[in-house]
Amino acid sequence: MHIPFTKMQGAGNDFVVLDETAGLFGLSAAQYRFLADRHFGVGADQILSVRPSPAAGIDFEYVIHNADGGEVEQCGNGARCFARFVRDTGLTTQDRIRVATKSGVIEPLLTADGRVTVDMGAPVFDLAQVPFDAAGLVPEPVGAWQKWPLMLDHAVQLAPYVVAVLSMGNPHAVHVVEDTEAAPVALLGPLVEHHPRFPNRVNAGFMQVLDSGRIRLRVFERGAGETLACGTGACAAVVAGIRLGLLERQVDVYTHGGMLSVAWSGQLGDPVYMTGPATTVFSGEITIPENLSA
Ligand SMILES: N[C@H](CCC[C@H](N)C(=O)O)C(=O)O
Repeated sequence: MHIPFTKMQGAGNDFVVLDETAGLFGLSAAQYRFLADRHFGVGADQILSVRPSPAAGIDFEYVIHNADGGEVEQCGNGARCFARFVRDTGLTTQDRIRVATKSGVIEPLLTADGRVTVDMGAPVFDLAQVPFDAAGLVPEPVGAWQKWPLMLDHAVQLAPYVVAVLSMGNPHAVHVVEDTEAAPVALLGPLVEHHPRFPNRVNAGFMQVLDSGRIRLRVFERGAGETLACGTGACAAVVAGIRLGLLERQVDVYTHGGMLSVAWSGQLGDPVYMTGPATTVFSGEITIPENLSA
């Protein structure tokens, strides 16, 4: 199959964007993995599909696959690139679009300074919806919320790995550290991602609080490994920090790929707003083998 694509990045989180508004390519998980492969394919953290509106009042459908080929509910950095793509390719003339995702409708807005602000919807704290299995665990109360102690299966476990658990449509486990650069992300990230208490796996965030308005963040992403930035991870970290009493309502999130600005009122049910860059890197065409092994 020979298809066109556009390579984009948002704060270094990189994507292959496919325009499927004139018809779906019908790609398999193996073919999504091929596109994401940094040696045999184009290379990306996620593959973003632009599809026709599924309903009145919605402009497009936004479908996301991780580099491992699995479809996921949400991608925040991708949402900004999605909006930039549909505007720049003329698929829309609007600056604000309504986009249907697997986890609900989000609203990216192209701003005058070239960045994109996305209404990412409200965070979800119901553990069953994350999903997170807390059976038998004793939470650590923090104000009106709590954190959860995880035992990670690695040689030396000096203390439980304590996380804040929530969903931005996709699952997040946020761990507060003294220094993100010293955090053993490569060692602990996979153990958290595959922890049995997260039946759908989880994105593992490592958050350092610089002050009440600034954090550093590294995220070992479900299905992609550590990325240079994670948009939903930035939203989850800020929401967790606000609920834990560590952060104010507007926070700058410093990632290896750039800075994202996140705002949340602190009121349950209110949406999270994330602002950041969205850049087109190049466009091209690629032949995808038909008979890739699963
Ligand atoms: N790895 C995530 C999807 C991509 C999220 C990230 N790239 C973002 O910007 O939100 C997951 O499996 O839920």
